[in-house]
Amino acid sequence: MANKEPKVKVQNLTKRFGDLLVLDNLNFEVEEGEFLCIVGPTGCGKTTFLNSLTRLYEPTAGDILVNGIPVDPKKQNISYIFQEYSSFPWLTVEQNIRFGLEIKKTPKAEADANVEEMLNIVGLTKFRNYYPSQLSISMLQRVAIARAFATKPELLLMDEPYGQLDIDLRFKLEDELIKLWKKTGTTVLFITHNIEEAVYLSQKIMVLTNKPTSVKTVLDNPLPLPRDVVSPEFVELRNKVTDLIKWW
Ligand SMILES: Nc1ncnc2c1ncn2[C@@H]1O[C@H](COP(=O)(O)OP(=O)(O)OP(=O)(O)O)[C@@H](O)[C@H]1O
Repeated sequence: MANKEPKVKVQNLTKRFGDLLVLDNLNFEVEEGEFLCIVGPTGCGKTTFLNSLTRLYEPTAGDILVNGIPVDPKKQNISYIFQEYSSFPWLTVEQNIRFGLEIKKTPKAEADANVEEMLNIVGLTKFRNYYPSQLSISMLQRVAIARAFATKPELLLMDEPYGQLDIDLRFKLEDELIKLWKKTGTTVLFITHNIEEAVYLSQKIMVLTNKPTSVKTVLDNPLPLPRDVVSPEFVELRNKVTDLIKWW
């Protein structure tokens, strides 16, 4: 019997901007349900990679396959959360979470159930009728994550979503993200500069080289959840990733 297709397969992906070679023949696979963190030096092309995945950029060469076919966010159920997470200010919390379900024309009963489930998981049921201007940053982030998971995406792309948050809040939101990931089984690609965050969240960590960027290595992260950031095993893995980035 043939092996199951990987969820995401990146084949010989190359991206140039004029003479500037940014992505240099990237090759890797992500299994269904995996949580992959992508780390690398500043400016190495992490965002260029995500923009290629969303088809904002056409690759200069190579392919990105999702479920074995060239990625197409118009046809495949892919959600995104970026640092500048945005809610629609004219919609309530509930309407924001429902938005993607309406775009996808999800049947009402299913949409209602998904919205309730998400409101509950992120603890915003009581705030369902509030508008974004009435919410704290933490609540806004929760709306963004609830909206991203509400459509039950097959792939969730996150680009430094917690980059500008205080450490306390970051840990709280990371715990919620893990809860949602475990519950839904969504495949997550999470880009971060923060090595501690990558070790805290991931099942695998992909380390990119400096530009022109290729895959330096992919490390397994077998530490049991929830993780303790001061345990010797955690610190050891964090130091290992730091060294890999330091000596690119
Ligand atoms: N549209 C574009 N046109 C020209 N050059 C671009 C374009 N987008 C990105 N680049 C260049 O590609 C390189 C990688 O940029 P990118 O933003 O992907 O890196 P990054 O790893 O996400 O950066 P950071 O670490 O700052 O988040 C940079 O040198 C950037 O100037």
